[in-house]
Amino acid sequence: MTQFPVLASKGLVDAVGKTPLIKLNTLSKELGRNIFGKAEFQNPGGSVKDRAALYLIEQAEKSGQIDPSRPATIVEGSAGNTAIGLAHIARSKGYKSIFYMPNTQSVSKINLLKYLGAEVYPVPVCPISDPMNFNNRARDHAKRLDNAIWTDQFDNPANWKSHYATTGPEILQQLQSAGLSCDAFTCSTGTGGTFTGVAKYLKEATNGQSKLVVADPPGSVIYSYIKTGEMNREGSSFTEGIGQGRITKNLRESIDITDDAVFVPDEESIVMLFRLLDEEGLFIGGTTALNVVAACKVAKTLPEGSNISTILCDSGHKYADRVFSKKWLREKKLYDAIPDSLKRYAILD
Ligand SMILES: Cc1ncc(COP(=O)(O)O)c(C=O)c1O
Ligand SMILES: N[C@@H](COC(=O)CCC(=O)O)C(=O)O
Repeated sequence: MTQFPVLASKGLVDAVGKTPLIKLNTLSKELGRNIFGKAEFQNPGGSVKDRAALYLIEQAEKSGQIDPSRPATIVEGSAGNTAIGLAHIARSKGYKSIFYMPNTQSVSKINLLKYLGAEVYPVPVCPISDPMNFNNRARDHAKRLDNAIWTDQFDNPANWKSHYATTGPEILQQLQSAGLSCDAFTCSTGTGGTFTGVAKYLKEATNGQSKLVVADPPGSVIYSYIKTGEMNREGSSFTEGIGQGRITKNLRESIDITDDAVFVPDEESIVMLFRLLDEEGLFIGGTTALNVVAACKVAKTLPEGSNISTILCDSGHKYADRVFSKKWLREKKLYDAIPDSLKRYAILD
């Protein structure tokens, strides 16, 4: 009989990670290459960012930046999921949490943070060079408090190290335990922590046999930077939590080992979002859909039978009001990209 361990020694933090690797059967059959997704939506906070959140907080404790024996506060700038991960872990450790977010993000992320007891400040979008940028405001807020830490997810190496220590090894072990090689890994980046940590681990553990490909949405400079060394960008994307206007310190760590980049237009991501629901029963968010499109593009560059892994970052719950709405899809000029057979999923007006 399968053994289900009791994860109670450290409480909620013990449940971060150790997620299944799911084979995406229909796509794998269609491509003649195996596409695998790491089911990060199964983390306690519901996303891949729980892993980084745990390391960011534990690094602050270990380095003495916060004193766990007194009331402490975690402060961060986030598109939402890092904040949600931090808020869960902060509560489990008895800490307060405060977050600054771009006000373009889905309302359900803001509400969830409030349910978790966090203080949330949605602020207008502006560049990182502006002191009013969400991340700069978080940094400045932490400075004004006693026993508080700005966890600095974009440039703090504890972020990529969480994925180097956990996500990367888990993917490789899961494939190897099924007798499979890890021929390629791809995912999109916000801070770059997930891509860098997994890529660095796979590069070392497979002696460079895994192809490492960064995926990018419209409105982000990463694709252009990898392809040309220039930071150009155009347009914007419906995906939330990815896309970048600069090379963060977390992404910088993997630039030299990155083999290639793929660009994924929103039209392809939205179709994949509904295909994964229809074909695999997976109810996932926009960045997961984008990652799977990228994995399919990488698969086509590899021999038949190759194994390509990516990240299923989070579920669709936080974005459902938007992506299942015909009005919203039309406003974003995405409705017509959806094949008629999948339009039935867009059930909201
Ligand atoms: C849904 C989603 N996908 C992808 C990412 C990108 O992860 P990373 O910051 O590790 O690059 C994030 C960031 O939180 C996210 O919220
Ligand atoms: N994924 C992280 C960071 O989010 C981003 O990098 C989004 C792009 C940006 O707004 O800078 C999170 O969810 O906090």
